[in-house]
Amino acid sequence: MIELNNINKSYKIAKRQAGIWNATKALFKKETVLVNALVDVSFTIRKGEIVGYIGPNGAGKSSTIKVMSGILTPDSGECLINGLTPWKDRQEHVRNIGVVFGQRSQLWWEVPVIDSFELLRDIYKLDQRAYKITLNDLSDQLMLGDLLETPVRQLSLGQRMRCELAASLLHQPSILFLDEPTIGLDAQSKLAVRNFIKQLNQSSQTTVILTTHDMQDIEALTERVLLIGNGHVLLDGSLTELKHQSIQSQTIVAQAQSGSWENQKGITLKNQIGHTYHFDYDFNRLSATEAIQIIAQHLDIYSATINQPTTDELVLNLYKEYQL
Ligand SMILES: Nc1ncnc2c1ncn2[C@@H]1O[C@H](COP(=O)(O)OP(=O)(O)OP(=O)(O)O)[C@@H](O)[C@H]1O
Repeated sequence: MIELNNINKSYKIAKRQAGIWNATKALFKKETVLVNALVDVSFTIRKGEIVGYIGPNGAGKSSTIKVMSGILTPDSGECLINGLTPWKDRQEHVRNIGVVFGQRSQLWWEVPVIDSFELLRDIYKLDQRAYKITLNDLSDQLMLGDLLETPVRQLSLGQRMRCELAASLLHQPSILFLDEPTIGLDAQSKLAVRNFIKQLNQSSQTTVILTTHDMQDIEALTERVLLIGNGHVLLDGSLTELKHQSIQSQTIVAQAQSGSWENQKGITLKNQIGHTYHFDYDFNRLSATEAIQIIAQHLDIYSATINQPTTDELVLNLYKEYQL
């Protein structure tokens, strides 16, 4: 169980202006500005959930992950993860969590992957037999094979990410924090990472908190999404709930031979070019089938398609709505 209550974190950063005179002035008098990275961030995540943590650049996602993993101490607020406060009970807490930062490696660059794994085994003081079993399982699932003997710097990004996932799970944590785990990966590697995360969650009930800008990750993996912007948690719900929040209508494109149309309750004709009609319908009032049935009562339609907004479009709408 993860519980955050009114977590606040601000960073003081030096304000620098261009020019030699300003640089000289800054030597004597430093001007600083306060960036409020997290403002009263509160949420609860139950065991076994996969939660997508989304928001635009600079929203506060990584800062939240750092607080939850114990790397960052907040200015105020409470965070309890499996009964422990991450930044106070660090040693005990790190046994319960695995962390993967897509943009940073936890593996030693110059040595074979297996050497980093053995170092982690020592750090976590893992029993040799249990370690071997977990390593074999992870190696099978992530198809590590020869990669284990390869120096990290020789791995492709996709190969390295599979090794990073294995490294974060050697001590069998009950919670996994993933910060942009698919960044820069090709389609096949993204799919492999997503499938692995899904299977892990299903087989071990591992709680997963996933930050990403890739909405396909969100669609593939998460039932619940938290939206953060300017340090505030703005929304907490399923993708469907986000959809209802971000758009009120959907488009139906119909081809019709003949007929006449007057706007009906919940359906508006946006435009007509020849035999092609674009309708907006209010999906809070009508289902797509009902809307098409009503259109068919007035027009002699021979085809109809529903234009579904992509998750990217939904999220962009939300960012616009919250002026992020
Ligand atoms: N070490 C730091 N020092 C100063 N400011 C920081 C530091 N880390 C983060 N910030 C600022 O805090 C805010 C939140 O940053 P954070 O990295 O948590 O956002 P994010 O949502 O993870 O962004 P991105 O999607 O770009 O990774 C930003 O304004 C950022 O500039």
